[in-house]
Amino acid sequence: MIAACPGSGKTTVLRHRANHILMQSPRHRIAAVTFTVQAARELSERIASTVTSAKGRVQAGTFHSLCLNQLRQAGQHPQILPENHARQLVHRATKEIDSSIKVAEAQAFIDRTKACISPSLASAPVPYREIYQRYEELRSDRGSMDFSDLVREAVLGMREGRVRPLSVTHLLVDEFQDSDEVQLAWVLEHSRLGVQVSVVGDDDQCIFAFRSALGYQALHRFKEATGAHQVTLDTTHRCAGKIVEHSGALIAHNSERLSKSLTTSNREDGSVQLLVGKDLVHEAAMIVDRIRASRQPERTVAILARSNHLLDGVEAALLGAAVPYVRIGGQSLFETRSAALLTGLLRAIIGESLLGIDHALSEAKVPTGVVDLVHGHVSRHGGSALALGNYSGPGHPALDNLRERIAPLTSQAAANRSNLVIYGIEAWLNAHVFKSKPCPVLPHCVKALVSLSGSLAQRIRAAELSEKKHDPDAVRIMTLHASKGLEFDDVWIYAANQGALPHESSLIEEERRLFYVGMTRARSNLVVTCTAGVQSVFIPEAKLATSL
Ligand SMILES: Nc1ncnc2c1ncn2[C@@H]1O[C@H](COP(=O)(O)OP(=O)(O)OP(=O)(O)O)[C@@H](O)[C@H]1O
Repeated sequence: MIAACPGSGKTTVLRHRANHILMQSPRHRIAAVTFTVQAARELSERIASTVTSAKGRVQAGTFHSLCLNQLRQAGQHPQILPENHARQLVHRATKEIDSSIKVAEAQAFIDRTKACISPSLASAPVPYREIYQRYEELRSDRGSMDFSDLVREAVLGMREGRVRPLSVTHLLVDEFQDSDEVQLAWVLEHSRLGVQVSVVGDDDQCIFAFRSALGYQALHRFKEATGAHQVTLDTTHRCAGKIVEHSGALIAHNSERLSKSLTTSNREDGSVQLLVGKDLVHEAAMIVDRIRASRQPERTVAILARSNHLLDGVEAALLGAAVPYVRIGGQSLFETRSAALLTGLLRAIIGESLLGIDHALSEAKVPTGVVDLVHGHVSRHGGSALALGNYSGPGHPALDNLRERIAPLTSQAAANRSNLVIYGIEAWLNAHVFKSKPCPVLPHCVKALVSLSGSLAQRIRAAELSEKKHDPDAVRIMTLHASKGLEFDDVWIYAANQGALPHESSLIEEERRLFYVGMTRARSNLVVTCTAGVQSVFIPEAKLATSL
């Protein structure tokens, strides 16, 4: 069992171990388990490139793909329920049993239940139990298995002698801390049946407890059950001294973890700073100003936050300051529905396209027949948004209000008073589309467009082309979850504010690990920002206040 720290080169170690095993004997055959198809492909390619005799002796895959092979070899040919189809069945079961329950909550309950070898429903609230049972009924009516069933079926089959283990001498498991009960049982069955098992993991980087990942318990229980020899990789090849010191101080507050004392091979001291802003907008502006002032080519920079919603504010600030960026793993501001409504109406006002009017009226629940009449009227009268002003067909409050606004907005646009036009459209969208449910993204889109310079047409184009996906020097922005496995020279952690980080609906130890994962993405410099008065409890724990 290899217990490792961030940046200790876990995957490299796994690859070397695989090479070593293959070189030891031509009889040796390996299966390597990873959590994504991409990671499996990379690992098997790397092994094949270094050991010429590896061909045909290595299979790499996810738990699900390897279990499916096992079941097929045992003569079972399960029909797999694709994930999106499984989600539809959960949706249907929830609506049939109790439509007041959120589908996401029902899905989480089903996932948690299915992460156990013998799911027990005895203590579950009645509607959840019934939703689970209805989902199982719908699934088995279709003669299909979902992904969790595959692994459980392979485990039960091995226990009962119906299914043989993978036909390998060695099993290697990467990211072992992310295993759930069923996956742990599958690994232990292989060990019981004589396969040599090596697992690699970092309990401090387990950030998927909400998906039933066992974290420390996976490593601990594996060691207890197999008597595995533990090797600790306690040298990071990534983080500079100060980052090791402060992240170590933070994670020491978790009680359930393997003890490791970290050292670094990075000779830099590095730097760790805390910046306190007046509010979230000020925090984002501080980050962007400092990044802009200190940009150096070929230095990688990332801004991390607890949620995608927080990143919207960061993106608006980067966009407004014309700092190139790429948003990883989430929807960019100007790819959202709110942005499409805003820019669609702006385009109609500056005469680029009238489609935005149809879209906005439909979203404001104007009947389709009326939208068609408006479209016909505007097209017949010169194809200009101004023609909306003298439309006299059947009305609707949202349409009437847009008609009244259209002439003043068009003349403001003609006089280059772009910000007034943007605010005017925002007001109409808030009053007639978003109404009682304010849209959290719209203010960020408005802020970004207002901070850009140039004509309305230029600003819209700049915003829509804002992401510089192919620019290696662009600032990477992403959630803390999405940053796992990555590394950057400079890392900024935005909005380390109580309530957001730790998130109020999550477990404190899991949130601490998440903050730890974020801190340890940095090679040289780490800056944490927070808002005065609502600082995260993790700031004093990581001794950040005293590091200024
Ligand atoms: N033996 C080594 N000597 C020097 N540098 C190394 C060594 N092994 C890995 N590295 C470098 O250290 C950095 C961290 O490696 P890697 O990302 O593989 O670590 P990791 O254990 O997977 O980290 P994490 O768990 O944080 O994702 C990389 O830049 C890698 O090139």
